[in-house]
Amino acid sequence: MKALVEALPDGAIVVDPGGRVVAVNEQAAALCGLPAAAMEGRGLGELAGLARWMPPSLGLALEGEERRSFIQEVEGRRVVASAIPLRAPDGRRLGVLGLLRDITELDRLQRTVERLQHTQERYKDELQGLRHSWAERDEVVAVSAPMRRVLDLVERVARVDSTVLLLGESGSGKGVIARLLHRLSPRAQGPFVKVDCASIPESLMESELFGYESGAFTGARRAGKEGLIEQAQGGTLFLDEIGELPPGLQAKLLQVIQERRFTRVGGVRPVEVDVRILAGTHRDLQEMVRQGQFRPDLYYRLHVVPVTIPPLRDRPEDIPVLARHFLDRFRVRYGVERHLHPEVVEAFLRYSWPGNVRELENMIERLVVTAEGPVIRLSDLPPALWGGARGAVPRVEVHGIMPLKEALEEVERQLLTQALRLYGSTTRVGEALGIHQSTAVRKLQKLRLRGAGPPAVPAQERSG
Ligand SMILES: Nc1ncnc2c1ncn2[C@@H]1O[C@H](COP(=O)(O)OP(=O)(O)OP(=O)(O)O)[C@@H](O)[C@H]1O
Repeated sequence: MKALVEALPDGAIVVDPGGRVVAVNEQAAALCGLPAAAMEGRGLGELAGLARWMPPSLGLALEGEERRSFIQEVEGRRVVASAIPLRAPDGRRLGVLGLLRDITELDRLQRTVERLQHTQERYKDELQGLRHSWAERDEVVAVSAPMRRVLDLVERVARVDSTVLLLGESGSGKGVIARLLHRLSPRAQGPFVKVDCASIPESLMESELFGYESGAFTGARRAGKEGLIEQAQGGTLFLDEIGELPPGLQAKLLQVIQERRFTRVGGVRPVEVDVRILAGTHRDLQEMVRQGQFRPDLYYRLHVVPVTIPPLRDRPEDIPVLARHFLDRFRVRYGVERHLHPEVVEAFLRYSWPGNVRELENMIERLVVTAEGPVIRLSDLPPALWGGARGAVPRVEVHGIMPLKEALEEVERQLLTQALRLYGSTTRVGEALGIHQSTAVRKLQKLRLRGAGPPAVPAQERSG
């Protein structure tokens, strides 16, 4: 019996029918807190007073017929204590075999596995979401000759590490082309970091871009923080709206481009970086250089390979293809059936798309969501596009940088004048501009008084 219990991997205790311990191995003795020799020959009742713990299943199994099992905490360990009544072939009671299995590690592993399985599920979901959004973002739709030329150039410059300046109106696809450049480059496995210089407040821009050392300023993290440039290490950094970079940072960026190194805010140690720099802007950087708003040396460094993305109105062949591309995307996303009526595509072709591809994308999403039936018709379009359907494509624009108040007045003047010319009635002007008809009348009359030249308001429509 002794040899048998010693050979078992788990703790084991054998008790005779009278409740006396016959044999116990080291593992079981350790759990009970007594030497094996001190336990053998003693009764369960006596041991209950001497031992740190005794498995309760032993006594129960001794009295009953069935195997009993409990899970118990013993000195911080989780133990499964089972007791199996032993019988001779003639039915005589031989006692009880107690088996003690320490499942602390097993339990911990099981919990770890469960946690990992949960994390894995979450990552799987996230990955699927990312793949989905990447697939959505990645495809560059371009059939027009000017865009095919852009793609040819992109393919050629992607392979080398030169700085590329992406020029184009807002929403024309500079971000999409920047991402394509990264994907086609040898750095594709590295990170792609986009920084929108226009959306970061000037006071935060330096620390966001270049990071900071510990204690660089009040509120700085103790450990310091790496900036966006460092986050692009080994990959591509796309600085969108580069024209908004303040002069002090223009000098610092020049150093990054020339020497591939910089210092964090509050630091002295130079940080070496291996990044490819792409920059984007909708502004005339050369004009900014002339006006002293942009450093000429940085301009020339950025201007190594300029890539101009034409506005959507200059490449109408792309409009129907892009429209269908976005329609497919939003149909799937919203789980609805939608088609574009040919007259809608015609209206799209006549419209000037001042917000470029982004405006078309937003328009399609809005139409997919708001259209009442499966076919999107002309009547589903906003009034600005009905005008397009009649042939006249009004453009509203201001030239250059001017005081905001003047620019707003100019935009208002153009909107009112052109809308009146297009629709011929102040009711429709009001609808198109989202204002009350009486407001449209008042504003138009005010413009006429100022000699700003809108056509006369039809007499029958004049109101207070
Ligand atoms: N050729 C294209 N194919 C598919 N989608 C495009 C294309 N061009 C632009 N888009 C989509 O249009 C939207 C605007 O594009 P993007 O952000 O690249 O423009 P941008 O010129 O960088 O604008 P901004 O300067 O205002 O940031 C994005 O959602 C983009 O996915």
